[in-house]
Amino acid sequence: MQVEETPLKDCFLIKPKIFEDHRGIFLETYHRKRLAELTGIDAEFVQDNQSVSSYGVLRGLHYQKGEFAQTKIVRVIFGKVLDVVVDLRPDSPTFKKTYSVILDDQNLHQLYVPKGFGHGFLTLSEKSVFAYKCDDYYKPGSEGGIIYNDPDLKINWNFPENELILSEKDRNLPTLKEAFE
Ligand SMILES: Cc1cn([C@H]2C[C@H](O)[C@@H](COP(=O)(O)OP(=O)(O)O[C@H]3O[C@@H](C)C(=O)[C@@H](O)[C@H]3O)O2)c(=O)[nH]c1=O
Repeated sequence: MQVEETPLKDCFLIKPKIFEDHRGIFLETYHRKRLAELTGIDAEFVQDNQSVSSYGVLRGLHYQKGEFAQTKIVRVIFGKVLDVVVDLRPDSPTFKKTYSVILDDQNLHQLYVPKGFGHGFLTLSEKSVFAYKCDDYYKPGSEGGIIYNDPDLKINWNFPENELILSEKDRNLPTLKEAFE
């Protein structure tokens, strides 16, 4: 496993070691001790989630508020997504900065998303199977979000606007300014 820093503080790109032979591939998708050694951060994950999306589905940008904030390790089991995070920690040197990365079933990269980040992804393949670990439980009512096309964040989704598929909830998320001022 290799861990690379991203431009955002405390957010890491994880590149698992892939073993390939005539049967296919093998990889360890999570190794608590090694990850803690390489990142200096040791989260205790308590919930695993999986979602399936079709082409053009954009989920996000989501976070849980305050004491229910979640560290996540996100990855793609099948297909390809553009994964996007934004640092929403006002005291962070990278506050309001975003980072985008392709996660797919070929590179098998994972993103370590710290507490206090907003997270979203857009499915670029016909279908994606997305999986993630969380270090706190889902808490309905504590969900927060920022609209995907926030005028200050200016995330380049690089995708035709009229082909995006969003939930009603995500279409009505506030802007960064509305959420934080
Ligand atoms: C996230 C979540 C949802 N649910 C339920 C609530 C709802 O009825 C249904 C679908 O929920 P949502 O529309 O919020 O699902 P979704 O839009 O996929 O939400 C996820 O988006 C990505 C980007 C994240 O980063 C995640 O943390 C999570 O917020 O599943 C749970 O029971 N447990 C959970 O942990």
